[in-house]
Amino acid sequence: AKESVLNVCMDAKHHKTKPGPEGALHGQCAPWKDHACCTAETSTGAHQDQSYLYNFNWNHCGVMPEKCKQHFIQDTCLYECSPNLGPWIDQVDNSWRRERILNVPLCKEDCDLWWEACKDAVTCRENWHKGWNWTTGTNRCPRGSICQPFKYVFPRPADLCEKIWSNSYKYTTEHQGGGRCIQMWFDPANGNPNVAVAKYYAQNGGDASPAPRAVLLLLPAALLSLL
Ligand SMILES: Nc1nc(=O)c2nc(CNc3ccc(C(=O)N[C@@H](CCC(=O)O)C(=O)O)cc3)cnc2[nH]1
Repeated sequence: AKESVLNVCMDAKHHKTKPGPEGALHGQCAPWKDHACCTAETSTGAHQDQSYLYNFNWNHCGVMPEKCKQHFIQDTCLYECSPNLGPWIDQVDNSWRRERILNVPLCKEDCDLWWEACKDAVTCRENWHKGWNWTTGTNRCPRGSICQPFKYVFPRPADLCEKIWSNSYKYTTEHQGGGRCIQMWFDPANGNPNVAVAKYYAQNGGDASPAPRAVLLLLPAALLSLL
């Protein structure tokens, strides 16, 4: 198993260099307090509108409904605090981070509930990482874009979860508790379920589908056997 991808923090804007206990983490980030990549300060920022984290404005097309915002807060907590995303860390040369997460297999429930809570919220962009007007110091809709309900911008839950953060997540049909998908939401009373998920993918490859491995390893062997 690739032990090196277990218990790590990505090299990004606010992450600690390695995971460790935090006496307390704020609100929805509390489940990660025993072993976290975020500081208490970052966890507080995760709950604020236009926080110092990214100066990101959730309310760029009018006020985001509270029930929807809760899912964005939970996404921020997972992104900033989780020490179990190592199998999906990828090098990048963004101005603001050296590493990102790519294709994290998100549990079906986490994505479906996020979409359901946000389907009537409004936005002007499909990819929230890029293309904003930052001239005022916070993101505003670029000229020529239009504000539309999420359900038109992201017709299916997979569109939301995959596209909004440039494929940080991969939509899956795997269920919470099955050990094959990462949970944004979990009850820490039963431990962090993502520990076992990271272990599984560290062994079996960060890609959820076996197809690329089969092509790389089995197909050349099959062709050689023909000679
Ligand atoms: N799951 C998840 N994955 C993420 O990658 C993630 N990233 C953020 C960070 N969000 C953002 C959003 C916009 C910009 C930004 O400055 N965008 C500029 C381009 C900057 C650049 O690439 O140089 C823009 O054009 O709008 C930075 C960070 C928050 N939650 C996340 N959640």
